Amino acid sequence: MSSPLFSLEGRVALITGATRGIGLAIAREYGRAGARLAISSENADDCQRVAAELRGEGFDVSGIPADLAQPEEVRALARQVLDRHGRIDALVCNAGVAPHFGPLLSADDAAWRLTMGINLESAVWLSNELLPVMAEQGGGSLVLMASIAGLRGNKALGLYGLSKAALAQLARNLAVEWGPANIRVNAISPGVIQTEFARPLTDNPEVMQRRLALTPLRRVGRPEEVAALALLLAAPGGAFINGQNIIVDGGTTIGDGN
Ligand SMILES: NC(=O)c1ccc[n+]([C@@H]2O[C@H](COP(=O)([O-])OP(=O)(O)OC[C@H]3O[C@@H](n4cnc5c(N)ncnc54)[C@H](O)[C@@H]3O)[C@@H](O)[C@H]2O)c1
Repeated sequence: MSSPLFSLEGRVALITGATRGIGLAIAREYGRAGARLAISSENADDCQRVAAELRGEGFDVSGIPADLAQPEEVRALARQVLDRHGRIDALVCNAGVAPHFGPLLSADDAAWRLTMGINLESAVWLSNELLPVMAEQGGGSLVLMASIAGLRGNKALGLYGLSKAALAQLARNLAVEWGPANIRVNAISPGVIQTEFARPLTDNPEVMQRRLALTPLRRVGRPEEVAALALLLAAPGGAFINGQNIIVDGGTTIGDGN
């Protein structure tokens, strides 16, 4: 018998960027825990295909496409989730992009707009629409997908890291503002996790050798190892965890002390 501490029975969850990688793993874990799912991505075909796949696995799922770079599409996404499912208990702002590699000040306007729009602002826009609904229902959970790239200076991923550091601060701030309404807000900061997104790193043996030398577990993570924490944060077992930015990186950021 599964523990009630990890049950999402009767709850509705919206997970962005859920057609692959970490988001898809979160959708599966939430579904296994009994949640009704709304999954989203910018690609309508992917949304329908993955929603059908998840229905085939026995989950109650709607696939709702939305480009998170477009504020109107983000607001329409929130409305459609409420229209289709009638409530919202867990929001996971997981979708993220890193369109610019290189020194922070070399990023052009388009890269700034995409990075900040998709990674940071869309979480604010969705929160604007959905946190008041959670408050009316008596509470809920917001999980923001940050990154260890937001914890330290980074020569290749400065702009991305900036957006992720801001997400961790967004978690702290919204936690203070919405805690009294019984809404908990937390961020997760993964290290390297084996997905499409991480392929520029995982496909580069030189980079990986350096990275694994810094990681006590000497391996990259799996999407379900992030999803397990996302489940705890939305479930009754996480009911007293609030305003945190929790690292899931096999120990990469603790250093080796030498
Ligand atoms: N994989 C890693 O090593 C790693 C490490 C730290 C943080 N993260 C973060 O975890 C999250 C998920 O990463 P992943 O590795 O699963 O990535 P991924 O590239 O495999 O999946 C990203 C998802 O976001 C969606 N997406 C992309 N652009 C979008 C847009 N404009 N509108 C809506 N959806 C959009 C994609 O369709 C996809 O479903 C991201 O926020 C990423 O920054 C990943």
